[in-house]
Amino acid sequence: MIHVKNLLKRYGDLVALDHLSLDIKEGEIFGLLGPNGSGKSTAINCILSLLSFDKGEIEIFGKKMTPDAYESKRNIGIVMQNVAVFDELTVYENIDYFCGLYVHDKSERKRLVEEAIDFVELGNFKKFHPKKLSGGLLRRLNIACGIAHRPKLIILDEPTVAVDPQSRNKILEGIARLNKQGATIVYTSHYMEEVEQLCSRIAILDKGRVIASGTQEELKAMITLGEKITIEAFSINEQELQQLRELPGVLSVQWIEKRLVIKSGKKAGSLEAVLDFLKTHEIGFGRIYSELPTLNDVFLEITGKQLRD
Ligand SMILES: Nc1ncnc2c1ncn2[C@@H]1O[C@H](COP(=O)(O)OP(=O)(O)OP(=O)(O)O)[C@@H](O)[C@H]1O
Repeated sequence: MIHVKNLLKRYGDLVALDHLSLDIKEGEIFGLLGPNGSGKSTAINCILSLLSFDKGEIEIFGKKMTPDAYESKRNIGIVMQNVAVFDELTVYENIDYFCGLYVHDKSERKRLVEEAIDFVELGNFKKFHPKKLSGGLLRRLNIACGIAHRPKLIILDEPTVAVDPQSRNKILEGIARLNKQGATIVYTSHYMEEVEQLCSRIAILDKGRVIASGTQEELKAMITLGEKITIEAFSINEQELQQLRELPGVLSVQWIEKRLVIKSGKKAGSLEAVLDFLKTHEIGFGRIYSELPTLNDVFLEITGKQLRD
């Protein structure tokens, strides 16, 4: 669906995209995950020919993408980070306007607009003007405007920023449904939870470069971390901490605010050894929980930084 090779984009001296390459296949929900400023919007805008770039190749639907590739554009739905609707038009009129850019048959358009309204559940707000909508409803209107013409490829740039949890869930469910109905989705976000929930394949971006890509399982298999164990312990001395660090499979041990945070490697089975150690050394403890690696752990291990700092 999308082929990007060695994309280089500079804003003056700043390299925003540093030889970025991506291949997005038909039918997938592809996540572009990266912290603020990592180049997600720049990548999307270059892919859509809304921004010029310095070097590289971009193909969509197997054809070179250019500003006048109208046939390709007809089959693309875009939902931008900033809500882009007309304040003068009602909810219905806005969706009708954007759908009308691609669909000229009136009765066909009416059906598509109604479907889009049902899809984002704005049926009770058809006659509202955008200024009267809450942030979450406005985002849903923005999405309806981008998808009403039933595009094969839908690109959403951080569509849930500043949205309440209920609307966010509705948006994520809606995107999954669009994909089930056949659309290929490209979804950018700096929320790893969303990308984990939604995307079948993911590229992690940092400083304009793809630092890792693959399915969640593939990404998590790239790092050494297998398990993070947190134990609410009453007290522990430096010597005991050191002994814990020397247990087989343990990668690191931190003692933070009466919590032991133990990171261990894959298939290390460290939990049992740690519990044995605490019992033998008569170290009292309360709650214990174990977590599998997240995409933030992948980002942290590769870049040394948190995804959201
Ligand atoms: N028009 C511009 N002129 C100069 N620098 C820009 C411009 N647009 C973006 N940048 C810079 O390019 C880099 C990439 O920005 P971009 O907006 O693509 O990142 P992003 O991952 O989409 O971030 P965010 O999540 O905050 O939208 C950042 O350092 C940003 O400050």
